[in-house]
Amino acid sequence: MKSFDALFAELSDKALTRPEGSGTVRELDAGVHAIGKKVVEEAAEVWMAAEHEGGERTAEEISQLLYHLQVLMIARGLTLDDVYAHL
Ligand SMILES: N=c1c2ncn([C@@H]3O[C@H](COP(=O)(O)OP(=O)(O)OP(=O)(O)O)[C@@H](O)[C@H]3O)c2ncn1[C@@H]1O[C@H](COP(=O)(O)O)[C@@H](O)[C@H]1O
Repeated sequence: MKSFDALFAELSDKALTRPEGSGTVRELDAGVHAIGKKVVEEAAEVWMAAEHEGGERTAEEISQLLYHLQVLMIARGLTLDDVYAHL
């Protein structure tokens, strides 16, 4: 199990070190437009799971949405503090 902050640190490191086989690196290379489409797709899957599936499935979809949001933040050069400042 990992926290939101720990995942962000891991993904930020992957963006810098660009390890072979990283899906995050692949997604960053695809660019903001492609990442944005994943965010929208995952958000829809969260909605559908929440409305029609169980809690476990919904939690899984939410984790994927959080992941793609973090990739989008890194692609735009945003930090966690940039976002937390608005909470
Ligand atoms: N938490 C995640 C995570 N959540 C979602 N995803 C990606 O999002 C996809 C899920 O999207 P879909 O439901 O659309 O599944 P899919 O249709 O099979 O995916 P696509 O064909 O659209 O790529 C997965 O296949 C992963 O590519 C994630 N990819 C990575 N992580 C974590 O990110 C870290 C770094 O990962 P790498 O960069 O791959 O090393 C690791 O700790 C991983 O656990």
